[in-house]
Amino acid sequence: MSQQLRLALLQMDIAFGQPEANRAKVREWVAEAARGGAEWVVLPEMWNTGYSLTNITEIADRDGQETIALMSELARTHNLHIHAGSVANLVDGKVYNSTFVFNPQGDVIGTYSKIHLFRLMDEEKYLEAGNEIGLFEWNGVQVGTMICYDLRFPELTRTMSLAGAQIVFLPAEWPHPRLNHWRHLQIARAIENQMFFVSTNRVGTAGETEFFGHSMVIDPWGEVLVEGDETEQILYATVDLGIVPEIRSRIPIFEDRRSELYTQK
Ligand SMILES: NC(=O)CCC(=O)C(=O)O
Repeated sequence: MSQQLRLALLQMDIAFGQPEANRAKVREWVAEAARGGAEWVVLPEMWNTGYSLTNITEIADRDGQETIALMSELARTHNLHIHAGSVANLVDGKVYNSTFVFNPQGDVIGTYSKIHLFRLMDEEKYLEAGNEIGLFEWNGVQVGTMICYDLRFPELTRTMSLAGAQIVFLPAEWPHPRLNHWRHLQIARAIENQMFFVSTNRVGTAGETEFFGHSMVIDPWGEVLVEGDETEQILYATVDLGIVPEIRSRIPIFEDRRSELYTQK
């Protein structure tokens, strides 16, 4: 089976605290990405509400129901996979920052809730952290998924690559002034784990906070296959997961690790 994926990154602005408006926009953008030949569509972080945290319990998606219904329908209609970024997701009275991934039949094939909450944006005051890492299987390939601030924890990506992940998805709301962190951390994670990194970051502003986009697809050699600017746009790139074993054998870091000397925990 082919391991090529034509990706479309939906680098969009997000209407603050307006889930209905954001769902309507995503419906249009997924249709546009399908017209552009996308096989996998990737959304940004918290695209249903943005960081409208003071009323997040009222506007979060209850058990992800609205997200699942919409994304399942769009995946089937357009015959594509959707990595639905993440949404504010109300479960048993607590709000999680949760990812859902869909196949073209509209089934959920992966879920994840952000495990590292970002204090600079008050997440820990309003959101509940997940407690499991995000790994799922696609066509016999392990796929990792994380959310924004999770990128700063190299142990997480290494745990995924050791579990066999060949590609990691990273939806984000990552703002100025940390563009250099965003770019260099992703490129480093891709090189040191010899895997693809696929990120979708929002654009636009929320109060004083300016989100810069620069969504990226990076290959396991660290080459940037596509990178956005700071405007709304759909970015396309085709990745071939078949190159991962070749790059891992060219520089065999997984064979050369000295795990007995590392003291991570
Ligand atoms: N939404 C987030 O997790 C933002 C993370 C971020 O901006 C960072 O610098 O880390």
